[in-house]
Amino acid sequence: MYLRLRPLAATAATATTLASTVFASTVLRPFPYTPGARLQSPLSHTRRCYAARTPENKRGEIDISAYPPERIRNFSIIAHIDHGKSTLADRLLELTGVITKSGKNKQVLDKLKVERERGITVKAQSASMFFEHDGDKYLLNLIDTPGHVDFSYEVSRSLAACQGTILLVDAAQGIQAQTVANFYLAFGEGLDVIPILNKVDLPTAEPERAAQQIESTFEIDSSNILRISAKSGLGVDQVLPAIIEKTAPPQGSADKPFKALLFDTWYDTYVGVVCLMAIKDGSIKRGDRIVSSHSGTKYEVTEVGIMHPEQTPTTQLQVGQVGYIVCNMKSIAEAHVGDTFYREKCPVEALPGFVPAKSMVFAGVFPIDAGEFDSLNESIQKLTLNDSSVSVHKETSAALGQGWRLGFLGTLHMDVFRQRLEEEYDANVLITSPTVPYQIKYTDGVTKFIRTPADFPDAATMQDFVESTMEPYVSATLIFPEKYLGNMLELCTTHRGEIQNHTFIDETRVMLKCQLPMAEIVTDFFDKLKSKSQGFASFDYEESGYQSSDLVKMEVLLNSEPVDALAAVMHKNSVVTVGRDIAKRLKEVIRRQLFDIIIQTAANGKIVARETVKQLRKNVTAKCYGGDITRKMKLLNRQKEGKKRMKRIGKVELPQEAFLSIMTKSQD
Ligand SMILES: Nc1nc2c(ncn2[C@@H]2O[C@H](COP(=O)(O)OP(=O)(O)OP(=O)(O)O)[C@@H](O)[C@H]2O)c(=O)[nH]1
Repeated sequence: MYLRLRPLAATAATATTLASTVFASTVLRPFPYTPGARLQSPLSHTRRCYAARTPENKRGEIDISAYPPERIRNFSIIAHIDHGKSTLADRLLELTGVITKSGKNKQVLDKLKVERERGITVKAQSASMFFEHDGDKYLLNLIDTPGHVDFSYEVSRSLAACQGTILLVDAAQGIQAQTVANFYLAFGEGLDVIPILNKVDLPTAEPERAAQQIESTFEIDSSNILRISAKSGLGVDQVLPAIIEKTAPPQGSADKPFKALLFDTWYDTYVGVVCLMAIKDGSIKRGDRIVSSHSGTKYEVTEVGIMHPEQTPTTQLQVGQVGYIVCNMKSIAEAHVGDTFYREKCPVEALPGFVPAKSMVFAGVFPIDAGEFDSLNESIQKLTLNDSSVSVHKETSAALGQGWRLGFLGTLHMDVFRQRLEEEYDANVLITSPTVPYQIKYTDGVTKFIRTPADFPDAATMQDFVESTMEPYVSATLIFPEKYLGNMLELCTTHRGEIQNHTFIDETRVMLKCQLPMAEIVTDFFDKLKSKSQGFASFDYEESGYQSSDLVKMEVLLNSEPVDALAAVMHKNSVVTVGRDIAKRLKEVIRRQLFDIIIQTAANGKIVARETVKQLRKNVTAKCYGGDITRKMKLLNRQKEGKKRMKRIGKVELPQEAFLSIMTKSQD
């Protein structure tokens, strides 16, 4: 039965009792009737998806007040990259009528152009669905999260708005490194984890084996694991009932003052800043005034709604629900992810918020045309609002002028950010080679973080004032078939890794743990991992602090002038190979000009390697038919002078590849 009487505000006690009833027995009871309670307007129940298709008022706002916490499930899907999260999200949205089954809807929640082009999820997205189970209507909020390690910050933020999660595992590939990392992330957040095996339609699928791996690795009973094909839809109808039955409803009370966690924001060209919030207590509607705990700034709410899958206004948002709020937030710097919002004059205790994302990789970003500095500044600000894990500092380079030093979570994150800047904001930028944050301990006890190689002390300073240099390390997990064990051990050791242990997750698959310098991952570690395991190894890591290391600065000189933007920091043992490599690669990418370009790499005050890009010859005497030798000499001398002048004042044109080629090692 669809319609029932319900009080507008269920008491906390009622909510808790119902919640435990739902959880314990999955038999849902009708809401207790409170005399005087308002009757909810009937909703169409001809289809399972109904509410959003029937606007309740003239403004087109729908009424979702019929969904107290016990009728809500906030869940996410976590998995290793490409295990089918976005495809499953599509099927669930189709099943609940949020999108049509036209076949045109592919990875609906991958909204960004970069996501569609690369086939990866970069940004967590949410979508609300209405679903009927055992005669009761539910509001289900799905938060699709990225799978790649660089975006795990997005995952952990999204998990803070959920109570349950689907751990999706490709039945053909089995558990991979990010399955393990994401499971522990969800487990640490105290979420109810529902393992599901996907891609059972594949001829190579081995669901029994994958189930065994789940049981042995996570100690989860594998006897009831759902087996589905998100592609064909097989078994997908069992997923939402499982979510309702096996995950807890959100906590909170409708009677308490409004309290909400801001867990995502983005910039909308028409309405400005849009805040995605999880409502922890109370309710909010258009016209209410709210306050940011972080800044104390007051805002008037101009619209509230749910993502269905686009922004769909609702009459209100209440406890347990996840939705968006537009509140005249003009400045993009105002939205602070992790902030707690409360109703004006009803302050509440702020929620713990999030530990800020730590940048693992830094790179300089400069406008190709210096005149575009201001517009690029604005674009970077807007994009960082949408991706708060990017840290921004202004930077000035002698070679490249005014720009920024941006901090990213990894190199894929950096590349995606650049692509979004170019595609969504039409920016024309040059990005310098990525570097990790180093630490320098000086003899006077001061410790300094080095985000740009240009700031790394030179050889003389190192000798006189530096006590030690340190670099960031990560705890890495690799999972691969046993036959690649030799290759993987070699890969880790050649990248200065310290092997910790290796265990078998089943008869043929190995999980290897090791400590690796972060700087080694920034290079072509992933490419080598893929080629040395023929694509069968997966990799994940988390930072594990700093370790002392013998570091030196490698300078690049073009015609004897050091180019600060090409400098790099590296381990002293790599100096010769990397120095030669950089010089060689720069020679390949620098165009020939009307003068010789001498490329030198130097470390500790010594030249390590030298290459020459030969000049383009211009025959200035070609037009001198016959004529006397003095005229020819005059022209040749003038050309020589010109060349000298160009050597002195002319700028060597460096292409983008020159900057990105610095950290890519070509040996081994
Ligand atoms: N055969 C088969 N292919 C599937 C199934 N589910 C997903 N795929 C395919 O697997 C690939 C990856 O699917 P996605 O849904 O993009 O995977 P994802 O986990 O969202 O990927 P990221 O967001 O990048 O982590 C796509 O080519 C899908 O068509 C399935 O059940 N069977």
